[in-house]
Amino acid sequence: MKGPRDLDAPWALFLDFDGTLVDIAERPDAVVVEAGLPASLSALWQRLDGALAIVTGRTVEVVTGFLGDPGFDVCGMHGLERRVGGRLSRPDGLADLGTDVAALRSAFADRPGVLVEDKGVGVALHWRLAPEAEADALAAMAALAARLGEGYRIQDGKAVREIVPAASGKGGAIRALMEHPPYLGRIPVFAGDDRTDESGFEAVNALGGISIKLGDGPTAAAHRLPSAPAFRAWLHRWAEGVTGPSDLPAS
Ligand SMILES: O=P(O)(O)OC[C@H]1O[C@H](O[C@H]2O[C@H](CO)[C@@H](O)[C@H](O)[C@H]2O)[C@H](O)[C@@H](O)[C@@H]1O
Repeated sequence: MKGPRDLDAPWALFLDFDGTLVDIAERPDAVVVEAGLPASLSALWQRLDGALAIVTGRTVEVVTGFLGDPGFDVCGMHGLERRVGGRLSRPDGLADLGTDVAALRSAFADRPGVLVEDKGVGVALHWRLAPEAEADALAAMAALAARLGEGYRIQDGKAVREIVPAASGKGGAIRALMEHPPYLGRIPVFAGDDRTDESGFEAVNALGGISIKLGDGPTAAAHRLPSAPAFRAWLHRWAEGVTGPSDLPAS
């Protein structure tokens, strides 16, 4: 009988993007997709009979642009928008935050290291290139979240604070995908590096799956690998059929 520890168990694979499939870069537009990654993802997509999805804080459009528009599923905006089976869906009635994006750009115009990432119905404020601006960035985003009200939530990450619709969440996206083929009946595996991935780890743990934290820090994940490159090396070996989730070290 097959179980979670079998190499050939019927896995479903969920993957974070930043800090997992690509290394963290100084700017969101500067990440590099390493040679061989799209081919390995395609091989795994086929090996898993289509049960592979990227679950990311980026928009679906941005991630598919980086990866060369792969056929596999992508959940963007921390699970808010979902391209499943080639069809994109997102909740109706969400306001575009363009006015707030413009106000943030104006407020930080004299601090060029602070980057405002326009995500349409959400916004991210980055201070990786201006660490001295962290307190002001946190305060500006807290004020904006308070003004926008209960339809939104704050998502903190690595040198970034985001405001996203409250309906977002990686755990919810993974649970929703797991209710339908080709994911239904499979054992979920989710790898990520960041605070936004914790709800995904919790969802996968509750579903009897395998959660993988990359790097340091407290986590709900049951397994850990030291870095994004270490994870991708393992992913390439899984694509070649020489390892799998049964070989992962405990957290
Ligand atoms: O869920 P993820 O795929 O991990 O996306 C989370 C956020 O990642 C991006 O920001 C982070 O990566 C940037 C590029 O390496 C880095 O410059 C930044 O400091 C990090 O916070 C992305 O820009 C956000 O939109 C994602 O939500």
